[in-house]
Amino acid sequence: MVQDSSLVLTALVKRYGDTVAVAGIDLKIPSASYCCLLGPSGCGKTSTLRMIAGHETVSSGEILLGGKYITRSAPADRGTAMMFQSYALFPHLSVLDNVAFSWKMRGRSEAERHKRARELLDLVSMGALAQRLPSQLSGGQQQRVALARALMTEPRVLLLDEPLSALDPFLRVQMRAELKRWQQELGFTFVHVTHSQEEAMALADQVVVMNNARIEQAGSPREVFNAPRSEFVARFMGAHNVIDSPAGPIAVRADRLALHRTPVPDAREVAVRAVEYQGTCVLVKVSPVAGGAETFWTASVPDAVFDAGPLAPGETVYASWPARDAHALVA
Ligand SMILES: Nc1ncnc2c1ncn2[C@@H]1O[C@H](COP(=O)(O)OP(=O)(O)OP(=O)(O)O)[C@@H](O)[C@H]1O
Repeated sequence: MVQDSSLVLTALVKRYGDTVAVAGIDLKIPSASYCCLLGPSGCGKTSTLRMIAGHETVSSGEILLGGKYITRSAPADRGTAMMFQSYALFPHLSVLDNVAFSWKMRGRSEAERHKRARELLDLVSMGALAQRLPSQLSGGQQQRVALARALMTEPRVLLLDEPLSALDPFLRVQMRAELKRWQQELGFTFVHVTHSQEEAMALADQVVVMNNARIEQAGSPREVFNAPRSEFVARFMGAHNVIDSPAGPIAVRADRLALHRTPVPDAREVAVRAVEYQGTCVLVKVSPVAGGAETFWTASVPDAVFDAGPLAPGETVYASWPARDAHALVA
C-alpha cells in the first residue's frame, strides 16, 4: 500500500523575538506531489521548511503528515528528510559511507547498510563512483549523493532548501529534470524552496507564492501564471504588465499585449521606449502617452511578426489586449 505522504499546515506561525517570519499560513500539499515554496528573500520560505523538518520550533499552529500531528515530534521521528543548500557531505567518508551513515547510527549491519546505499546510489546514477571521496566529485554529483543520503532515512516527505542554487545554469536545468523524475519514481512528497519562478514553474504540481510571511497565492503553475491574484504575484512571476483600468488594476501577459500602427477600439496610445531582441521574440517596451513617462509596459512580439513590421524607439503606436486576457488584481 502506498503511504499517505500528504502535508497539512494550519495557522502556522513562526516568530523570532519581534520578527514574524511566518504569519499564520494554511496550506494543503497532496500526497506524492511536488510543491515549490516560491518568493523573495526573507518572505518566510526557509522558516516554513525548517518547521516542517522539526529543525525550528513552531510558535503556534499545527503540522500534519499523513493525517498525524507531527508539530512537536523530534526531527528523526517525523518521516521527513532535508536536503540542504550546501550538500554537507562528510569529507573523510566515501560516497558509499556517506549514504550509509544514518543506518550506521541506527546500528544496522555493514552488509545491510551498504546494500541499501548501493541501491540508492544506482537510483541517482552514482553507483560507479561509490568509493570516491566527496572532494573528488562535481557539484552535480555531490548533489546526487546528498539526495541518496536523504533517501536512506526512508522519508515520506523530502524537503529541499534551494537545492539547485550552487550549480551552474546548464547543470541546474539538467538536475531540475532529474529531481522531477526521482519524485515521480519514488512517489512521495517533495517540498522545494526556491526564489526562482522559472524553477518553480518547471517542477511544481503546486506553486505557493509567499510574500511578507504570508501566502499570496497557491495553485498549479498554470493557474498562478495565467491568473495572478495580486500585483505582487503578477510582478514576481514576470512576463506580465500591471495596468490601471477604470475598474482597478489588471494583469495582462506581455505576449497578449498587441501593438498596432493605427488606432483600434479600446486601444491605448503608447510611445515605444526600447526594443530588446531575445531570440524567439522581441520585447518592445512602451509607455502610455496619457499615463506618464515612468509607466512601462512590455509587449512580447514573436520575432517573425516583429521583422514583418519593425518598431523603433520614439514611434507612437496603439496597445490593446483581448478582454479575456485582463485579470483583475486585488489591491
Ligand atoms: N534565526 C533567526 N533569528 C531571527 N530572525 C530570523 C531567523 N531566521 C530567519 N529570520 C527572519 O525571518 C524572516 C524570514 O526568514 P526566512 O529565512 O524564512 O526567509 P526566506 O524566504 O527563506 O529567505 P531566503 O530566500 O533569503 O532564505 C526574515 O526576516 C529573517 O531575517
